Amino acid sequence: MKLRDKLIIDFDSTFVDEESLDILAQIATRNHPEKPADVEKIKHLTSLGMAGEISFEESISERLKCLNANRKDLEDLILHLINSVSRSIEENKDFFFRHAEDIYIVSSGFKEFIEPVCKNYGISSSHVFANTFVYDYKGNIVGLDESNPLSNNQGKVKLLKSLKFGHDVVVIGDGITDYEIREAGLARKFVAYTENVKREAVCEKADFIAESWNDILLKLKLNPDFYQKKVGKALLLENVHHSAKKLLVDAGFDVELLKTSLDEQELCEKIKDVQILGIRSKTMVTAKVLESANELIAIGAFCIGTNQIDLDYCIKHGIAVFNAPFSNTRSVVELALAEIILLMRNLPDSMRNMHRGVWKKSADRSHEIRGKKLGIVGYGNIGSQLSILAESVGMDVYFYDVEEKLALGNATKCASMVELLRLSDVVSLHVDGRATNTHLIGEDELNEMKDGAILINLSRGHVVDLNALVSKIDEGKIKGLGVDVFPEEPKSNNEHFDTVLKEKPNTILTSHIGGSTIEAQIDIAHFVPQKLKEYVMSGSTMNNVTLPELQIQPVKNAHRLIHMHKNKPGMLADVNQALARYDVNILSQALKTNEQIGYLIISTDKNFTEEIVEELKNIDGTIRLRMLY
Ligand SMILES: NC(=O)c1ccc[n+]([C@@H]2O[C@H](COP(=O)([O-])OP(=O)(O)OC[C@H]3O[C@@H](n4cnc5c(N)ncnc54)[C@H](O)[C@@H]3O)[C@@H](O)[C@H]2O)c1
Ligand SMILES: O=C(O)[C@H](O)COP(=O)(O)O
Repeated sequence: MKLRDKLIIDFDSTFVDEESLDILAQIATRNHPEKPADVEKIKHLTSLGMAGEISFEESISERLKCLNANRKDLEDLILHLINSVSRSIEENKDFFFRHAEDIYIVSSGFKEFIEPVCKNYGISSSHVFANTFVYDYKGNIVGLDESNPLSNNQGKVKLLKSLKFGHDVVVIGDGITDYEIREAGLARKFVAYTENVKREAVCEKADFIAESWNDILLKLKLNPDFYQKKVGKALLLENVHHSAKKLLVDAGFDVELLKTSLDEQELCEKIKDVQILGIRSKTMVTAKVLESANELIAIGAFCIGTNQIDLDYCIKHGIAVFNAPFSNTRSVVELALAEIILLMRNLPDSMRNMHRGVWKKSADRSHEIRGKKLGIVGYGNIGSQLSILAESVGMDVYFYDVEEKLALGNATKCASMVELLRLSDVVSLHVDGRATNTHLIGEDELNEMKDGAILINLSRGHVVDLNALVSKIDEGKIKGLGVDVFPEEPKSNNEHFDTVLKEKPNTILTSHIGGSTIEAQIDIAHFVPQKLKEYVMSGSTMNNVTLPELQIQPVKNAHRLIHMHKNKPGMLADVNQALARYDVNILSQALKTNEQIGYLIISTDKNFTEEIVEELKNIDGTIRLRMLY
C-alpha cells in the first residue's frame, strides 16, 4: 500500500482552511482584550509572505511581534483548527490513515498546534516538521526557536535536504515556500492547492493546480486500489445539479447524467450494469427495476422523499439508500410562507385579472396573516421550520403529528388532526409520503375544515384526494389553494400536464418546485455524492435509510470487507470461524443490526483471497459481500 511518492503537505490554508497565526491573534485578542493583537497587520504580513512579496523571516518575525498571545491561547486555537480541516481532506480522512507512512506535514507554522490536528488523520508527530514557539516566564509567546531550519528563509528547502528523501516527492501547498522545494530540485512535482486560497503568483509556478484533495488523488493516481480501476458506473437521472457529476467523476465513477426520469421499462434496461443510481422524486425504483440491477450497491435520492423506491426490496438485498433530509427544507418553508401570504390576499386572482387588463382595486377577500391560525400537519424537518417562520411573522401556530414532537416557540400541539382542521384558517401539509398517507385529506377531512379556509400541499400528491377537493372548492368551502405536488407528474419538462385543479379560483399551482432552488440543489449535489462515496470507499452507512447505520474509523495498513447478512443468531461466530480457518487476524470489527439485516465491517491485516471470499459468501444467511480494499 505504499505510494510512489512521499507527499509533503503544507499546513496553513492547505491542510486547514485558514492561517493559524491569524486565528491565534483573534483568540489572543478575545482572551486578553487589554492587549489586543494587530489582527489586520498580521493577516497582511501573512499574505505578503505567502505570495513571496517579503521574505519568510521578515513575515514571521513581524507577525510574532504583534501577536500578544500566551501558551494558554493555544488550547482554543487547537479546538478551532480541529474543526477547520479543509473540507475535501476531511472527506478523504480514510486516505490519510491508510497512507500515513508516506505523508509528511512540512510547515513554517508551529508544532504546538499542528501535531494535535494531524494526529486525527493518522499522521504521527515524527512526520510533522514545523517551528516551535519560545515563551517568557509568564507563558507569553515571544519568538520562535531559531535553531530550527524552518525558522529561516528557504527553511523548507533546508529541511528537505536534511531528510534525504530523494526525488520521489510531491509538494502540495498554497504558498511560495512550498514551491521553493521543487525549485531546489527536491521534488518531482509542486501542486498549488487552491481549496482555500488561490495565489496567482504561486499557481503560475505549479505543475498543476488542485482545487481539492480529490483533484490530487485523481491527477496523481494516488489511490491505486480505488482510482486505478474505475469504481463503476453511476447513472444520474432527473437533471440533478451538475456538480454531483463532477464529485462522482472525481471519485472515479463513470457517470452518465440524464435530464429526465425513466419509466420502469427504460430503467430496467439502463440499470443492468450500474452500481450507483441517482434519482429525484419522480423515478419509480420498483422491485422489477431492482431485479434487473445486477450490480447496484447504492441509490442516492437527491431529494428528501424515498417513497418512490421499493425500500423493502433494498433492505432484503443489502442495497444502501441515501437521501438529503435537510438540504431543501428551507426552500420549501419559504415557498409555503409565500403562498400563505399570497392566498390570504387573494393574489392569484388579482394577478390574473391584471394580466387580462382588469383593474380591480378592492379589499374584498384580502387579509393580513398576522393573528391568523396556521395548522401544520406533519411537524418534521419542514413543518417545524415553517412553525418558527410563520410565528415570527405573527401567525398563531398549531400542529399535529403522529409522532411525539416538541412544540417550538409558542406553537400549540393538537391532540388530533380533526382538532387542527377545525380551528385553522390555513392548513399546510408536511407529512411524509408513506403509503398510508394516501388521501389523508379526503371529503371528511375537508368537511371538518373552517368555511373559507386555505389548504396548502407541498408534501406529496397522493396525500390529498383531488376529486373531493374540487367539490369543496366549487362549493366555496375552500377559498384558497396552493398545490406543488400531484398524484401523476410528468417525467420531463417536455410532457403536457393536466389537473382537475386547473383554473380554480385563488389557486397557486406549481410544478413540484418546492425544493427547486439553486441553493438547495447545490447542497444536495454535494451531500448525496459524499455519502455515496463514503459508503463505496469506507463502508460507512451513516444517514442511509435502509441498512443499519455504522461509522467506522479508518485503520492503518488494513484490508477491509463488508459482510451483510440476515439478522439471526450465530452469524458473527460463523464469519469469525471462517476467517480463523484461513489464519486471518482481525484488526477491527464493527457490527450493527436492524430488524432484518446485520451489517458487519471487518478490517484485517491479510488480503482477502478468492477462497476466503467464497467461504464467507457461502455462509448460510449471507446477503451480500463487498470487498473494499
Ligand atoms: N414540494 C417539494 O419540492 C418538497 C421538497 C421537500 C420535501 N417534500 C416533501 O415534504 C414532506 C415533508 O418533508 P420533511 O422533510 O419535513 O419530512 P419529515 O420526515 O422530516 O417529516 C414528516 C413528518 O410527518 C409526520 N407524519 C407522517 N404521517 C403523518 C400523519 N398521517 N399525520 C400527522 N403527521 C404525520 C411524521 O411523523 C414526521 O414528523 C415529505 O413528503 C417530503 O417528501 C416536498
Ligand atoms: O422529496 C423531495 O425532496 C421533494 O419532493 C423534491 O423532489 P425533487 O428533487 O424531485 O424536486
